[in-house]
Amino acid sequence: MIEVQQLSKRFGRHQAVKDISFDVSAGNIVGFLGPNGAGKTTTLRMLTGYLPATSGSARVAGHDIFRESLQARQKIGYMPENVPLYDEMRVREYLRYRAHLKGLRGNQARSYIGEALELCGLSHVRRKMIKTLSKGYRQRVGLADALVHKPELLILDEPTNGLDPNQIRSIRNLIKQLGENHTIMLSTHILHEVEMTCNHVIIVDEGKIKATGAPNDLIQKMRAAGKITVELHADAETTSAAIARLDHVKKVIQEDSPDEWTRFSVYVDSGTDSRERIANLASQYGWPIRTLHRHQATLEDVFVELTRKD
Ligand SMILES: Nc1ncnc2c1ncn2[C@@H]1O[C@H](COP(=O)(O)OP(=O)(O)OP(=O)(O)O)[C@@H](O)[C@H]1O
Repeated sequence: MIEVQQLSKRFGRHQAVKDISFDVSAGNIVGFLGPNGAGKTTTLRMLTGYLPATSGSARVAGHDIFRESLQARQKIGYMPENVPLYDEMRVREYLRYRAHLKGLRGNQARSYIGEALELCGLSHVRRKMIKTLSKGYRQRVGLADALVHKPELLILDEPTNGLDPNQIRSIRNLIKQLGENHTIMLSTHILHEVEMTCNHVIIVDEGKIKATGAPNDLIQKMRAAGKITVELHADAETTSAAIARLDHVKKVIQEDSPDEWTRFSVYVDSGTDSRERIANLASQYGWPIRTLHRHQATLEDVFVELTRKD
């Protein structure tokens, strides 16, 4: 659905997007995740034809976004970061105006607008002035605008930005529902958003792609996946040396303990689990053990690992 090759964007001397390439296949909900200033908006604006690229190419639904811009844009529904709504218009009136700009007319326009209102849960506010709507509902109007012409691909820039937790939940549910019939690419700097909504993630930082994959696969690959916390009632030096000799153990670090128990963080090879060996060792030497906990890495660990500056 989206094929991006060596896309770059330079603003004067600042290169906001550096030679990025990625593919998005139809039917996916893809999270474009990165810290502020990573180049997310710039990339999405290039993909939607609003911003020319400095170099590289991008195709959407088989159309070159720069050379066949009109055809490509018909396949795309774009919700920018700050949806520019007309406050003095009523919801349905605004969608009628937007549908008209997108070339829809007559009965087709009426039925598409009705469907968009229904899909986005806006039917009961269709006669309300946009200025009277809550931020969550304004966001729904933005979504209805993006999808009114029935595009195959929805590109949503920070769709839950500025919403309260209830509104966030309801927009996320709506996005998931839309994902049943659309390919969706959304940008966010909120990890939880990706974990909740997306089946694929592209992590960007400083204009470059740092990792791509299913959120769970990225987590599996993490170094932090192999951390075990152990609490024993025994001499720290002896136990630490014995644990360090076990297979797959990379490092044993003694941590502060609130009482007389000894606490370690045990770093093991990624994809291995040394809990059973540690338990056997403790029972062999008769060390009392009260904690043996394996930490699951989160997408946050992946993100921090990939984007930290030290
Ligand atoms: N029109 C512009 N002129 C000059 N520099 C720009 C322009 N647009 C963006 N930039 C710069 O390009 C970089 C990437 O910006 P971009 O808005 O794409 O980041 P982002 O990942 O969307 O961040 P955010 O989450 O803050 O929206 C930033 O350093 C920004 O200051």
